Amino acid sequence: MKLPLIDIVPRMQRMISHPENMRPAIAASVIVGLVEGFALAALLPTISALAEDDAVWGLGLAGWLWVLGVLSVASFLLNYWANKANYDVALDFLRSFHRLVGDQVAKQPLGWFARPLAGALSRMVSSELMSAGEIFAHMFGPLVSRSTAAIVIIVAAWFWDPALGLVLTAAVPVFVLITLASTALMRKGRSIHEPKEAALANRVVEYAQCQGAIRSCARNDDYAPLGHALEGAYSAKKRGLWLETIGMLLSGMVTQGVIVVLITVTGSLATDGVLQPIPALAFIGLALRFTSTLSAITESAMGLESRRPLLDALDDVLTAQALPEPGSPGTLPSPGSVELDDVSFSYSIGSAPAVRNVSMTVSPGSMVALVGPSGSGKTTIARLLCRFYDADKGLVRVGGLPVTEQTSEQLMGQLSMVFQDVYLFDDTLEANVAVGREDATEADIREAADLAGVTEIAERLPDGWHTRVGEGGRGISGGERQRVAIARALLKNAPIVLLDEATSALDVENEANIVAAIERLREQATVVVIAHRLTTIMGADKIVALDAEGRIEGQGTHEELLTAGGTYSQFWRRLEEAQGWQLAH
Ligand SMILES: Nc1ncnc2c1ncn2[C@@H]1O[C@H](COP(=O)(O)OP(=O)(O)OP(=O)(O)O)[C@@H](O)[C@H]1O
Repeated sequence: MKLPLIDIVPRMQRMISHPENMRPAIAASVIVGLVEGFALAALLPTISALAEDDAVWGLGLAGWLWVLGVLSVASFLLNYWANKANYDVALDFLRSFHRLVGDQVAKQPLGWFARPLAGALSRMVSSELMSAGEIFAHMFGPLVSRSTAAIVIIVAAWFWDPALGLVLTAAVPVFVLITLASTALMRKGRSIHEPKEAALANRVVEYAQCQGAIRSCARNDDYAPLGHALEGAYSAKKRGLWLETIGMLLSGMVTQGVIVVLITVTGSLATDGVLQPIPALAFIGLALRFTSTLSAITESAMGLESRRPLLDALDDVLTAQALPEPGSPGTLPSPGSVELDDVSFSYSIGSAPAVRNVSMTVSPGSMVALVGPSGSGKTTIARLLCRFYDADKGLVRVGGLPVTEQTSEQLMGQLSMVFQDVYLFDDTLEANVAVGREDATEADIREAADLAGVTEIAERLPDGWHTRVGEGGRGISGGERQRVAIARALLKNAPIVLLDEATSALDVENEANIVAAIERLREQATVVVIAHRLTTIMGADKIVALDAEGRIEGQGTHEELLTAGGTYSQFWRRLEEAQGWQLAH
């Protein structure tokens, strides 16, 4: 069973840029608790001094009233200080969390972003951030000060009368147990309804995103997956809420029970003559405040518990392990070359390998075409070269040096990537090309854009080069986005280009531009192309043919592979049929 306070502090410290600021905030909360505890405990001697009209511990009634007054003023001032210290920590959290997440994002391998963890990032840094901020601002400090006040009251009660001290002490384990039981019930309730709610949210998004497909199948009135998800979430919420309500009722009932027991015990001590009636009354007042303090502690603990999943999710992001890399760049023995040496990789433990025992070499300045059926691992090979993921077995070398022995900067400096899912920034067309190289002149940008066919796009758009392309590049077509990516690659002039020819995005105009761009890229770089077009495949210096299992079936020139027969010749025939070519042999 997790205790709310025990593991929460190190997590909170990880989420702020000045963890040392938590120390004064905790100290201030402890001091507030001490003063409030003393103020409550001082009621006992004050009421005794009033009842007996005599000095208690050397102070008369007036003296104790002064003590109470000073403690009240001190409590007010200290509360202000503690609140300010806790707010400072909360503001630090709000200010620095984005930066800490940004640092993590920059360090993560690109494959990390496909994980569900990363999908939750946008919610974390927006709507859920304020909710997490409340832990720092309103929940943690009061929990510390109330716990301290409770300890002071118990110690004071022991000091005043061991019998009373024992009575108050006995109430503590009851509250601890009830807090643990209530938080466990709450966690159980949450574990029932939260996964169903997350599934429902995904279904709603899917329903919105797939409207085209759903309408084309005339299924918009009855989309069963959404209906099932709604029903599942409703019944799970009902069951979960029951458990959470039982937890809350239990805590309320126990508070009332403890109050009754404390009053009964104090009353019988008074009637047995162990306690004088007036101190007994004062003690009942103190006991009432004590129980309300304990129940406030329970509430704070449950409040923290209700935010635990959020805290866990934030912590998961901040503690995500980056792929290890050396501190400084290594020496590249063979710039421009690419090599996979007996590489196997699967996306998750237990899943079928996406590539198996792949060995291939691409010499500097040459062009290699990766071909194979859908799912044969072509994209995976490109991802391994960029170190989106590390291979499970074997070595991936870029520039002659294993990618694991290079800094991210060194590796990325050697590669240009033109993948199918091209992302453009919500900026102008020109800026999106210019991002390829920081120090590019306007002439360089125009030259790359001309070659990749981006100039034609600019001529068509209302604001020309200054037209904004929208978030992700939504304002232009898929083929046009790919042309922009090619222009970036041309501009970057990296020694190695990884290019995924997107058949779906190609029309005649795009195709002509891509052919021209590939020709230019070949002049300036080593090209590894995931090839779908006949001309690219035939024009490659070497073809690496993969089978459906992710193994290399054969490599060589087009003629060599055709002569060898096997699935490459079948693949080639299908491609010819699909693209309407007839080749004379
Ligand atoms: N992010 C991923 N997580 C889990 N499995 C994946 C992921 N990406 C690809 N796979 C799986 O790995 C295998 C190889 O996929 P890959 O995308 O490399 O093939 P491909 O040859 O590029 O296919 P296509 O020509 O259709 O793009 C497939 O079985 C695929 O389902």
